[in-house]
Amino acid sequence: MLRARYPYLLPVAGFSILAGTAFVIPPYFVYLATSGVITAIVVRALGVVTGQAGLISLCHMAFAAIGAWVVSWLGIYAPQVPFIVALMAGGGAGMAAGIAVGLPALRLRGLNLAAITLTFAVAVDAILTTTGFPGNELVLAFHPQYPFSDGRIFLVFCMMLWAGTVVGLAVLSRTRTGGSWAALNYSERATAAAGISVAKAKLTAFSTSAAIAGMAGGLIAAQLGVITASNFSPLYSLSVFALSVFVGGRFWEGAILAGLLSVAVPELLRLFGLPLDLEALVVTAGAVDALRKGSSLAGSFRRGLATRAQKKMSDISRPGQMSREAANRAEDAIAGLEIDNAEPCNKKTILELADLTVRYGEVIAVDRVSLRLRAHTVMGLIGPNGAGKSTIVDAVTGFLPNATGKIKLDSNDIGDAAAFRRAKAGIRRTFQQGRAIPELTVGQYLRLSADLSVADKQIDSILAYLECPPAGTPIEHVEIGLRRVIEIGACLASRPRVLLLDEPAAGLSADQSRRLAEHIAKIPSLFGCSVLLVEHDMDLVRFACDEITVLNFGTVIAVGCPDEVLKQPHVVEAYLGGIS
Ligand SMILES: Nc1ncnc2c1ncn2[C@@H]1O[C@H](COP(=O)(O)OP(=O)(O)OP(=O)(O)O)[C@@H](O)[C@H]1O
Repeated sequence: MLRARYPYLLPVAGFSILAGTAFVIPPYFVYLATSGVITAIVVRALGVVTGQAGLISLCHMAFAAIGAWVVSWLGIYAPQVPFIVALMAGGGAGMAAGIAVGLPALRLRGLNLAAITLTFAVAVDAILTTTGFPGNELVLAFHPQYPFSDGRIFLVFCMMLWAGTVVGLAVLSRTRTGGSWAALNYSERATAAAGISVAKAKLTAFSTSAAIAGMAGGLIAAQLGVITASNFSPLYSLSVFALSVFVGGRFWEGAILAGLLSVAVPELLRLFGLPLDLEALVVTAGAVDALRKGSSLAGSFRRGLATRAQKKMSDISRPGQMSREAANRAEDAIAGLEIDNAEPCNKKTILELADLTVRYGEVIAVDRVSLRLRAHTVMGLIGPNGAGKSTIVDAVTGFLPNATGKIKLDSNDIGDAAAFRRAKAGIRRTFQQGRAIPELTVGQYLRLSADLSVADKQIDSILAYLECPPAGTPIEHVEIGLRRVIEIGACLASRPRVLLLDEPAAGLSADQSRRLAEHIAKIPSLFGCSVLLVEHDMDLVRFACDEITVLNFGTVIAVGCPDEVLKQPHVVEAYLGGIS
């Protein structure tokens, strides 16, 4: 009861008790606790890149080193600069380095990105080993001004920064920027299709993370007084990466565990007279185990809690999709949205393809295809497997830069625009393999895709219309078929001009598929956009489409209204295998 009324009471009380212990524990423990908290900050920062955005960074201690250099330089040569300002400058320097490293990451992933970031760590180490840190040449130690010179107060300050980092990142994770990291982690193609710049998502992840690491480096400089390159060596970057993978640096509890392990394991090894190098072995074994299981310690812990909560919920009421009655009511609500859905009397062409051609080496997947999608219509794009339907969707949405021919939206040639720009211009799509981001709730996912201020009411109306689960449902709890309908909702939330649906009924029951057909048929009148529908379910196509285009071997073999076209002998022969 108390917890529900004052949700911040428990964390604030816990933090205050922990901060209070800083004033009663022996000085050596104060030192250890400070080291642990700083490690927790670095690991949480790294969790943004590795955990949230799904990228690799093997140079986070280099970002910390750059921050430490700036803070110690200001502390020694400009002591009048307040320590907090110096820390912010250290964070800024880390951020600049993060952007510099993030730029090559725009085109790289996996092993190549690992190599680039490790090379950066080695380069920074080589420079700092040669030049040293400020004050090294004069054997000057850096001491921050009072009150930060008091170890106990400094520990509390570090704890406050840790709490600020956790809260700040939690808030950021709920914004479009944080959502773009989750999208990036899940699929670069889905990120671009949602109108999000993949480059921006990568750069914001690297720069945010590096800024926090740079600030943490400043804390290390203030704690140690005298620092050398060995405090930030590439090996240290590697071990922080392994630690983050092991514990789950993207989660606050994972980062706390990292801080605890980083001080407790060496202390225990020392106690038992064992070599300190064993720490690296323990962390590496943990990281390998986490990679094998596909889940970190904190990740497994959270999954366990979520499964228990889900079980409890389904005992009370099974979460599912909304009712058909709700869908009917939602139509009225959508009609109340400010959407320009007035049907143009001449049904002008909204999307035009002229001589679109796509080759994969020797294979001509799409061969000089021309078609016109008129405003306020649903056009089916059908054909046998391998006919080139998905290739056309990929080409129109900007995922095939080698496509030739013209692609025009509202008479404007968009053939050279990047995928995310086409999405922003109003061309939205779903994928044959579902791309709804499991880490988000249904509502967060719609909001991320919308890229405009969408009221909760609008999100709820769209979800109700498509008979999807309510906005608060985590996508990972939604069955696979319905996730694909949620993707349609996300596209509609962005108020597209053209919606391309690639086999949206795959994974749905016959009843769900029939209802989806009804919903798709009404999309033009309710949302004011046109639909290009790729589908093998002929009942759905017949019901939802105003006209269809039939492809075979990459070329158009028929265009017209469904009942007429599906009767044509060459269409039956090519595609339907005798079923008409
Ligand atoms: N990445 C690729 N590399 C080489 N060939 C490809 C690639 N993607 C598609 N193709 C080929 O291009 C042709 C068209 O494929 P596409 O996936 O567009 O067909 P489709 O009509 O969507 O089929 P389906 O109904 O099975 O999804 C096929 O011959 C396919 O093998």
